[in-house]
Amino acid sequence: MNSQQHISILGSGNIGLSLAKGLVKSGICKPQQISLTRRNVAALAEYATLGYHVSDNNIRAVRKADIIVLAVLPQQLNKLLDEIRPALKPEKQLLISVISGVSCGDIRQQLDLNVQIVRAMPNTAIAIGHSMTCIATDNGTNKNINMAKSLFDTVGVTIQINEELMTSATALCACGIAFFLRSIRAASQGGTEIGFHAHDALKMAAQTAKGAADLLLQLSSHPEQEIDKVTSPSGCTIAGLNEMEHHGFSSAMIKGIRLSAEKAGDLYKKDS
Ligand SMILES: NC(=O)C1=CN([C@@H]2O[C@H](COP(=O)(O)OP(=O)(O)OC[C@H]3O[C@@H](n4cnc5c(N)ncnc54)[C@H](O)[C@@H]3O)[C@@H](O)[C@H]2O)C=CC1
Ligand SMILES: O=C(O)[C@@H]1CCC=N1
Repeated sequence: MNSQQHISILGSGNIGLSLAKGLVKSGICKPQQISLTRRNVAALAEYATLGYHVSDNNIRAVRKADIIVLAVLPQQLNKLLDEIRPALKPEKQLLISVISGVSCGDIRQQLDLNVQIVRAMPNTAIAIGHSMTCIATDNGTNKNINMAKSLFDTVGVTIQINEELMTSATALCACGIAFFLRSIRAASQGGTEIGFHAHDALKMAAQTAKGAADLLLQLSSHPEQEIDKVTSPSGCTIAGLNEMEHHGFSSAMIKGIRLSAEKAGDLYKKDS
């Protein structure tokens, strides 16, 4: 982004606000270059004091934007698109949608405008700059894809995927945060049962999970390779692992991810 460009985030809730904070923290733009809209504008008061433009006026935010981020819930989207349609300048603006289950084609069809759209699927670790964000488009130019990528690179790791895989990315990465959190919570409950205070057990489980993830990311190794290093012959790790597998641990995760992906493809009701 250059210092003259403006980005408007329509629907500044969890994801929209985290993105705004990440962009400013990374130095890619100043708060004065960002407009935040929300129906309950009072909830954005703190952002106004930091220099962001805050309002409940989507039309005004769209008029001054080079980049528009759509960050409302799927069921809130059509109303928003109908509202902003007259203010859009398709040849000059890039639309980025973080909305689950809504394709670029769905958005263009509802708008009835040939606007450039890039989809981005971040997760809530965006709040601390550790999102896994998947980017896809069906008509965005390389310039616009790179622009979207550079925005989300400020709040984590970004990869470009085919648009058909966006619902799968939603399940694996966006919903995935909850799946891993639940695993850590379960481990901490096990830890409490075997003698640790709950707060210690949670910290120990979370740091252990972080170590496991970093082993894969930093060493580019495979989970089973790292598991083999832990499982001593006739030892306690393999006993615990096998017991978990007898109860369907891997299967439960795989089935949950499959169902989430199915549901993600079903979130948007075109007539809503
Ligand atoms: N929460 C998550 O982990 C992820 C969410 N997403 C997607 O991002 C989108 C936003 O999710 P969240 O931030 O979690 O939801 P949220 O509910 O926290 O934020 C949505 C915001 O949009 C506002 N809004 C609704 N209609 C509006 C309108 N017409 N004009 C202005 N503001 C309006 C709401 O007041 C709310 O503050 C959803 O479509 C979701 O599918 C994508 C990846 C991860
Ligand atoms: O649960 C949901 O529908 C949203 C989309 C991805 C994460 N949260």
